[in-house]
Amino acid sequence: MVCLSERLQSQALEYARLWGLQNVDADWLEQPGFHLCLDDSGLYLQEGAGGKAQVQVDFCAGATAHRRQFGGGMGQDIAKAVGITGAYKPSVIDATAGLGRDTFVLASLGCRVDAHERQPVVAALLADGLRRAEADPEVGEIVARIRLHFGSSHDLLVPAATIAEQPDVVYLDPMFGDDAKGSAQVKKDMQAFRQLVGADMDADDLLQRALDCARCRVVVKRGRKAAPLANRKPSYQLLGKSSRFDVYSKAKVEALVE
Ligand SMILES: C[S@@+](CC[C@H](N)C(=O)[O-])C[C@H]1O[C@@H](n2cnc3c(N)ncnc32)[C@H](O)[C@@H]1O
Repeated sequence: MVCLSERLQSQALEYARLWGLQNVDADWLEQPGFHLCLDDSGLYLQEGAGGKAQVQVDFCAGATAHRRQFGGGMGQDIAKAVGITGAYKPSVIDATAGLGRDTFVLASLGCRVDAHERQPVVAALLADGLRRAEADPEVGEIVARIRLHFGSSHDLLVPAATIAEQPDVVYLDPMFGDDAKGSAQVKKDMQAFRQLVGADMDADDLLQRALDCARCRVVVKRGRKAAPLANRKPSYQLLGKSSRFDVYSKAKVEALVE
């Protein structure tokens, strides 16, 4: 990580400690490839020296803010797949959080979300985006519903001791090398993200873990034409333009009766 502001040195040290990253001098930017940079705009991934910030988590502006305002609210397929209604906001574990876009959509629709991310650079970018959003008057309340956990869902997804502690829904959106989730139009930032993360080759194993943990259902986001995760037939599917949601139902999604 390259810290580009004298003022942010202690924050850079803290990030390095939290995410196991190495702080390097700005000369390092001359090297080809992607660099994680910290400046007054926050933490971002940039390609080469003087390149543009290509990957940054920003919940307050850009596409995320646009989707929050004009994305269709509870009419969105993700909301239907997870089972959100006006009266009921299921608790969710997003076991493959990535840059947190789906996590944020679910939180903006009222769900409490525990987000798991195992890739340290991705987790650092997400944590930094959440930290900046906390102070925002419009989205601070939304990100307060999100808790980020750094680690693998292969370890973090464990069946809860009591029903009350179970998440209602486990949500999975693993990365696939040959995934058709809009691959023709994958934008530059997503190409950088893909290079960083690679394919999640162990994703099939997550499905049974998720089913063991969720109280009501597991939702898997897939490329529209991709095979189901672990080749396991879902209870039903919601088809979108480039992606689809496979829903594995366990019980009717409804509030726990005390
Ligand atoms: C396709 S991205 C998720 C994108 C995310 N849904 C979004 O809206 O930004 C998949 C992410 O899941 C993470 N991941 C995959 N398997 C994981 C696991 N077992 N535990 C934690 N994170 C995992 C990857 O590191 C990657 O960042």
